[in-house]
Amino acid sequence: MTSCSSATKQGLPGGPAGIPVLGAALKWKGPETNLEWTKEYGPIYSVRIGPNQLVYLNTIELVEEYMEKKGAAFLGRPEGPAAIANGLLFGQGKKWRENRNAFMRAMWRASINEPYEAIINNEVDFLVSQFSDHLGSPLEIDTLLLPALSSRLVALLLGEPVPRDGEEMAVLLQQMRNLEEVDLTSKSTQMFLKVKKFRRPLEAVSGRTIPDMFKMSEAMQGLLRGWISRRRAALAKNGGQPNPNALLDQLLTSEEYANKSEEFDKELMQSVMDLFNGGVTSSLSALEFAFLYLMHHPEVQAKVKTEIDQVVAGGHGITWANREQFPYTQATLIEVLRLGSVTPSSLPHVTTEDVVIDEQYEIPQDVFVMASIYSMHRDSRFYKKPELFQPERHINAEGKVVRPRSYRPFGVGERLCVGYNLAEIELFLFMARLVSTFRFRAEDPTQPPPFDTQMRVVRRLLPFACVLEHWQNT
Ligand code: HEM
Repeated sequence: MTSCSSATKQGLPGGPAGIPVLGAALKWKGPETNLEWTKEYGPIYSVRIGPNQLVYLNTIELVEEYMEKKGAAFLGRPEGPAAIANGLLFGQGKKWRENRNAFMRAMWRASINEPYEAIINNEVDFLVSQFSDHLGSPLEIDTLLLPALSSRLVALLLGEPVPRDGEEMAVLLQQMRNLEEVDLTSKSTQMFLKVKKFRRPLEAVSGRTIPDMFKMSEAMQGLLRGWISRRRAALAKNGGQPNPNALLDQLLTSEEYANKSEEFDKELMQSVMDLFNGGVTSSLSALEFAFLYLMHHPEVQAKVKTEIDQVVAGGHGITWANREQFPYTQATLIEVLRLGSVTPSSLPHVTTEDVVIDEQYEIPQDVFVMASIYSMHRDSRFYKKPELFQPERHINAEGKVVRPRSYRPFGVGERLCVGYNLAEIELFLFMARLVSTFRFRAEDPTQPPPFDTQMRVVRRLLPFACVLEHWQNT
């Protein structure tokens, strides 16, 4: 048991009351509700949502002390939806750790690799040409960003892109679009995941479509089997020498997966599926927030553009290595990830043993513990007027970028996002290049689209359109 106690212990912390079966589910309208509960109940509360008892840690102090410093007791996860093996997102124990070690090493190598930037730049070049076809008229940019973000992950895995108009991309995009519809917080989805045959009746009762995640997983497995055997054949042809630009080669030759049983192929497949599940809509959502904030704040957009132009006219030649020359652009992204909070409660961590928090609250094993990123990102002790979009708050007196202590867009502790490094690089390159090329504005500049959101796999803005213009025409 992880503990430290002298005060009287009192079981789970208090929190919002609920009703039988549903708990407080009907009161929860999104992460805004968690913020209200934080204001009402303080740094820690517990709440039952359906069958699950959730404990929310709402301050960076509690998160650091328990989920980070004493993190081992909080490393569990709930069962993964339609999982074929442990994988990365929902695995736990020894297999998860092996998967994670292999992926962290391979991803780290990829992130310091110039070819990854080349992959991103290739996607951005294509986006620029596509955006240019829509100048002056309203465009829902997510329709073009989703293929770009899917394609960059395939190129990272295989060391080269697959044809954008080929069958493989068509299958992948279909699955990524289906995934966009998945709402893991919905009760019907959770029931369907427990009992497959309930899907149709649940759809009839709820009046909502429930994406068939089992079918999606099968389609992804088909694709991945093909890619894994393609890279195995290439490896055999090269005398076992991995292509340094192909993440799959790095993984297939790693001690965790090389010469292992079929079980490990399943682990590899689930983990790669998790890269797509965890790494496409999250980055997409972050970029959508970025462009919507810039539409609301044309003065910020102009400042980013000016900063870039002063170093590299037209945005060509921006690299992650020279990011220090673009502090305002970096600060803008930090502010986007802070307020956007695309994963507002991170992913659930589950206690692997009984723990005591704050010397008084007893949390039994198998309880969901949530890091309340949304509340932490709006903590007025760390952010003056937290609701305001102010990139300059992340630049210190010396003009250097500072990441606030209460800032955890990529999660907490040892379960920190596997792709955070890649995500930071690509968000920076996508935003910098696109803003240096186009001005993003609302159709009616006096009334930009609202920040209305919905919870899907991550927090998403409702679809919105923007108008793109070349700067010289504005
Ligand atoms: C803006 C972009 C992204 C955000 C905000 C984000 C956020 C997160 C968060 C909050 C977690 C949970 C951490 C925790 O449990 O405390 C997570 C986990 C994960 N993310 Fe990301 N992520 C992003 C991009 C990516 C990308 C690009 C990839 C891969 C290509 C990725 C792959 C994963 C995986 C595999 C996990 C599971 C880690 C584990 O449980 O061990 N993510 N991410």
